[in-house]
Amino acid sequence: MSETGLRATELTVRYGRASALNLTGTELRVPAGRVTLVVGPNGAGKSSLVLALYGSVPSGGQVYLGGRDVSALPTRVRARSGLALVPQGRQLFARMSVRENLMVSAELLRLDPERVEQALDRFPILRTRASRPAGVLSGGEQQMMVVARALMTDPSVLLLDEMATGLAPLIVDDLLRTVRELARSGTAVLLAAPTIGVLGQVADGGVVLMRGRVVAEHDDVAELDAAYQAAMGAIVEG
Ligand SMILES: Nc1ncnc2c1ncn2[C@@H]1O[C@H](COP(=O)(O)OP(=O)(O)OP(=O)(O)O)[C@@H](O)[C@H]1O
Repeated sequence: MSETGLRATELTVRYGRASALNLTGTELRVPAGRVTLVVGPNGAGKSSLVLALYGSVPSGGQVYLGGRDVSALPTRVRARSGLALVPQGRQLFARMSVRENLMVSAELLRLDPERVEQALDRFPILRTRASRPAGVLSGGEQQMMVVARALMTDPSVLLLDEMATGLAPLIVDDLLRTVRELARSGTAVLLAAPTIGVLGQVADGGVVLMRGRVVAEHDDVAELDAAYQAAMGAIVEG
């Protein structure tokens, strides 16, 4: 059977002389049809990991998308091959309208303009905000916009960095529903977050990342949660 989802081996990220991620000897799997969590405290290397998978920071190691080695390919090509990222901090054009923000991505990725209209329909509230500058939207509405933007390519693998942090519970519910539906329809989803919390409702398992290394891996969220708490406790106890 051909390989689906995302797989990364020996992934490393350095900023100057400092190591932010060192997955030497580790294989990370983000299988199709599942929601995989990467949990770890601030500075553990979650964003560096996600950016390395997407190709937007220089990294060592290999990234396989649907079995194909994309390690040497730039972000734009990875995006066109089925990989999508919702970055921490959202990265939107605050003065452009919601529709224009979506159009910029559609043009960069040479997508059918119809994708913009479909993205606006993904979350009912987005269409009502289509002509407003993205910068005046609430944090939750902005997050919906960047999720809808990421989904314009119909990705086979979706990476979400701190998707729910600081958002109102109702918006988080909408986003979690979307994540669940995507996984049900076969998408491989990776959620990076500092706490499991409500993400436990949709996650199938994942890894604990501490100081740039995977220290635990579980196919069960309760076990993952226990392992994370134990790892954090070990830090506190020094
Ligand atoms: N652009 C950068 N230049 C230098 N160091 C960086 C850069 N980005 C991250 N780092 C450092 O790399 C390490 C990992 O950071 P990273 O942002 O990947 O962790 P994180 O788990 O996502 O944390 P957070 O939840 O705070 O975003 C940290 O020590 C951080 O200070």
